[in-house]
Amino acid sequence: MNIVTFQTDIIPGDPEANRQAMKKRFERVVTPGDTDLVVLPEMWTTAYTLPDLHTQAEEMESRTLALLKELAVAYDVHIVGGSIAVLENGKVYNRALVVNRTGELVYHYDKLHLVPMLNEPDFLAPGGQKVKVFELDGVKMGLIICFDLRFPEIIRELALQGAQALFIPAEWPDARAGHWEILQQARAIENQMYVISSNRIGSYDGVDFAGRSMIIDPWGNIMAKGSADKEEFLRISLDLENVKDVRRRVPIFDSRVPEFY
Ligand SMILES: O=C(O)CCC(=O)C(=O)O
Repeated sequence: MNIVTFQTDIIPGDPEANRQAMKKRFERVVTPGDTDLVVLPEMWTTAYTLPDLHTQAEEMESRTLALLKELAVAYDVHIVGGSIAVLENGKVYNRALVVNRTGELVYHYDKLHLVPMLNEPDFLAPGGQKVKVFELDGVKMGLIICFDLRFPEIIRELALQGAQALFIPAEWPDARAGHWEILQQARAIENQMYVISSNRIGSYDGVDFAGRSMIIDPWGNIMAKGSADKEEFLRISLDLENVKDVRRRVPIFDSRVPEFY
C-alpha cells in the first residue's frame, strides 16, 4: 500500500484558499496508479482560529467533503482527509473525514480529547462516539487527532479492534516536539502497527508548529520524517506482512492479562 502524507502550512480562516492549495498539491504529487492513500493534517481548511470557528465551520455536507470525494475519484486514492471544523446542532466539532477511492465517506471521527493548553474546550465540542476502526482495501485502520496521541488507551482499543495502521492528523506545537516524536514511536512499538502522521508547519497566533510528520513501522523504526519547517510530502510503501511478523516475534497481544489491569 503506497502512502503519501502531506506536511503543509495552513492559511488561517480561509477555507477556499486552503482547498485550492490542496488541489494544487495533489496535482503536483499524486499520479493515479502510483498512490493508494493520501493523508492530510488537522484543521487544514481553517487552522486554529478558535474564536471564529463558529462562522468558519462547515456543515457536514461541505465544499471540503465534496472536494475530498472529487480528488479521491480523480486520483484513484483513499484520502484520510485530516480534520476540518464541522458545525452540527449549533456545536463545532474537530472532525476527521475518511473517503475511499470511489468517493464514499467511509468514516468520520470527532476529536475526543480537547486540548486545555489551547483552550479548545471553550470553543469545540468533544466527540461522543466510541472509537472504531475503518477498513480500506480490506485493511483495518485507526485514526486519532493530535492530542489524542497522549492517551494510549484509545490507540490500544483500536489495536484490539484489529487496526494495523494508525493515522494522526495534527497541529502539534514545536514547544513539545520531543513528545510528538517519542509518543508516536512508543504507540507504534506498543501496538505493533504502522503510525503515519501529517503535522502542519508554520505559525499561528504566537504558536510555532513542529512539522516532523512521520511514518513509523511496527517495530518502531522511523521510515520517513519531515523537516521542522518546510512544506513537503513523505512517500512510503507499507508492507502489512510486517505487522504480522512483528506480532509473531513479540506476541504481546497474546500475553495481555486485562482481567488484572
Ligand atoms: O498535546 C500537545 O502537546 C499538543 C496537542 C495539540 O496541539 C492538538 O491536539 O492540537
